Amino acid sequence: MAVLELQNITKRFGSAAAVDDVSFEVQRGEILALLGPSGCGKTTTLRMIAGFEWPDEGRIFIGGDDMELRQPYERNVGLVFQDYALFPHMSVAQNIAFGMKNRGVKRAEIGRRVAEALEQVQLPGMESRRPSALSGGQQQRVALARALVTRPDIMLLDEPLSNLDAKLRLQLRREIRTILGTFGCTSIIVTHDQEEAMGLADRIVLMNKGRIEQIDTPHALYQTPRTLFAADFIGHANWIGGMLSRRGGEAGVVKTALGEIPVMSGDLGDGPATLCIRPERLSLLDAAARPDTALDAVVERHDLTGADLRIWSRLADGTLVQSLEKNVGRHLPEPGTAVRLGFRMADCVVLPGRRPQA
Ligand SMILES: Nc1ncnc2c1ncn2[C@@H]1O[C@H](COP(=O)(O)OP(=O)(O)OP(=O)(O)O)[C@@H](O)[C@H]1O
Repeated sequence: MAVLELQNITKRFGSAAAVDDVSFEVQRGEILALLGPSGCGKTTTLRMIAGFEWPDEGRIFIGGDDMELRQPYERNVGLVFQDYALFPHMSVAQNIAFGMKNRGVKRAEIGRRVAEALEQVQLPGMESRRPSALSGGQQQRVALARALVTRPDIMLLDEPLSNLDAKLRLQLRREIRTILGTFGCTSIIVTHDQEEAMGLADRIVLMNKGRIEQIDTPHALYQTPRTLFAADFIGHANWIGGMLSRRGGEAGVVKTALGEIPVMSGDLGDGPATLCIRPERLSLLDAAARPDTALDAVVERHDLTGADLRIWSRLADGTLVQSLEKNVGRHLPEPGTAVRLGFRMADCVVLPGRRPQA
C-alpha cells in the first residue's frame, strides 16, 4: 500500500495555480524527489503534505488516512529544512530528544534512541555539543536524526543540502541515502538540483509550472524523457527539429533540413517533432562504424573535462551539437575538420513539438 497518496491536488495563490492537479503515490521505504525549476510548486506541494498549506482541491492520504482535517502536529511526518532549524540553546542530544518528548516517548527509550541515532548519523560522542560548535554537514545530520527518531510515517526534506559547499553536498548526499535506507524511511526530498535528485531518489517527480511533466526512475527520466521540458531539464541534449511521418508499426521518419532521419516513433502521430540525442550517444565515426544515421558536420572546438572530451561540431543546417568521447588518447580532428557523426535509432528519442531556439 502507498504510504502517501496525493489525488488531484490544486493550490492557488490569488488566481495563479502554484500546484495544478498533481497526483502521485509514494510506496513504503521509497525515496521520492520533487524536482523542477524555481517556482514550479515543489515547496508548496511539500508544505501541503506537512499540513502548513491547505489544498484548494484534491485530497492527501497518509497511511490510508485522509489528512483533510488534520493539523500539522496530528500528522506523523518528520521535517528537515535547508537551514537545519536546530535549537541553538540545546545540546545535540536535547535537540534529537525534543520531538520524542513531545510525543510522550518514555525517558529510557529516548536515551536509547538518541544514542542509536547518533551512531547512525555518525556523530557519536557529540551529544553534549551545542549546534554552533558543529559544521554545517554535522548540523544537518543532527536535524536528520531529530526527525528520524520520532519514527515518522514519512520524512519531508526541503533542499536539505543547499547550504553546504559542493564537496560536502556530495558526501552528505551519499550519507543521507544510506541513513534513510538504514531507517527504511519513506521520504520526499525537494530539490532543484537534478544531480541531487538522480543520486538520492528511487523515483523523481519532475514538475514544471505547477504540473507534473513526468514521474519515473532517474534512469528512465534520462533515457526516455517524454517531453521536451524533461529532456532539456535533465542532462545535456542535442536537438534536431523536423516533421514526423509514420511508416507503419513503430517505424517513422523525421524530415529535417539535414534530410530524412529514420526513427522509432513510438505512439506519436504525424506532425512537428524534435529528435533528442544525448552527447554520449553521438559519436565521431571511424571507417568501420555502421550507424543507423550519420550526419555531416565540421568540428568547432574540444573541451577536455578530464576523463571525457566534449566535441562541439556544426551541422550543415547551422545547428551546434556536442558529442562526448572518452579521453583514451585517440587522435581527434582539429577544429575546421569535416567529420561524420553517427547515432543509432534506438539511442535517439522523438518528442512531440518543436523546441524554441535557445
Ligand atoms: N504564500 C504565498 N503567497 C503567494 N504566492 C506564493 C506563496 N507561496 C508560493 N507562492 C508562489 O507559488 C509558486 C510556487 O512556489 P514554490 O515555493 O512552491 O516553488 P518551488 O518550486 O518550491 O520554488 P523554489 O525552488 O524557488 O523554492 C511561485 O510562483 C511562488 O511565487
